[in-house]
Amino acid sequence: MIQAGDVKAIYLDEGTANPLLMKTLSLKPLLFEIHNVLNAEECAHFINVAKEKGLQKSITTNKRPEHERFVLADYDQNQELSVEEMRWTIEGSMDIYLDDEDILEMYRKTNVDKNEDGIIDEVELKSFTPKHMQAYLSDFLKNQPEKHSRFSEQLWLFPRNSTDEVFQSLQKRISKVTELAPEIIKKSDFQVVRYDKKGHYNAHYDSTRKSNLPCCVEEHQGDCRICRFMTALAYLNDVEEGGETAFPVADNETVNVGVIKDKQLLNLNKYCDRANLKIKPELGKLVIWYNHFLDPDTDWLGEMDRHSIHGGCSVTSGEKWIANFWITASHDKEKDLEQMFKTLMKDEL
Ligand SMILES: O=C(O)CCC(=O)C(=O)O
Ligand SMILES: [Fe+2]
Repeated sequence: MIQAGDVKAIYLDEGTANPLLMKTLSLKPLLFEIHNVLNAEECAHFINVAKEKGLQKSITTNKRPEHERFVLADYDQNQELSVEEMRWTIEGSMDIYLDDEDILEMYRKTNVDKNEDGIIDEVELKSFTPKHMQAYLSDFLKNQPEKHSRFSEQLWLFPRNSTDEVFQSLQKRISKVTELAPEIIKKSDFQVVRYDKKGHYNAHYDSTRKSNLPCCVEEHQGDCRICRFMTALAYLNDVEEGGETAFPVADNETVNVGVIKDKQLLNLNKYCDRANLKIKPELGKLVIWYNHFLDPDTDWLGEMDRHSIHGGCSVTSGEKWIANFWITASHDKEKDLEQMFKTLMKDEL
């Protein structure tokens, strides 16, 4: 039976004296860390290629149409908004994570809470306009961009169309440590991400739950679902302080959405210390985890593991560079295998 703390030796090449050591960090989700998968030169190569090509501000997607985006979270339906409900309203509608102090300051500056009791009551709600608040928050974000759920820059790299030896060699290593065929690994791209001071990424899922959407892809595309069976994340530098990868509910018995909300566990800009598991970024280290279970019937992509929720804590000093590598699969094993077979034939020609 596998346990947290277990260590397995992986020999990349036959006859090498120094194996990689793969340590199990949690079972829910199933998660491993391996030091020294990349050396300093290889990490610098990734960073230099990314710098040369140029990174762009990371964005998070909100699929709701503009006019439906602002929804008051009056969960107890008492026709007024508590500070907590206002926090949920702003998180859900605008992807901005405020603490209670920020909200009270917003009330003072916009004068929406006229009687200053911290509650937006029925009368105050009548004169409340989302547009007004949105304008205030856009301005607020200019000075505090870290209040967004994600604050970083990124760039996609496409090893499929490249002869870059470092990329190819990392693909080989990922294939070796995951014990997945190179044809599966080769389908994926790399995403390089840079976080500056205060940079972070609030807790999220890398994949999505089973739905009726007709297709499964690695990155947002039309009406497809994102299906990332596994995540492999490589740290490309040592971070002076902060920037851990956090799994707020790792190895909890169950995943309770109410608790996540109440304890503000998604907000890794502020409450990283509340996470059950934090992984220190260290140059060359790779962490890999399963975002999905295996389907017991097909032995292929199964339901998503809700324990896999994770994110990047705030960098408090220095900068942080990572490379994400998502291993994708769909629920249709036959189709996936057929496609992989085609890739294999093309490569051999
Ligand atoms: O920066 C990290 O440690 C986590 C990044 C992450 O979860 C992502 O890019 O999807
Ligand atoms: Fe992620």
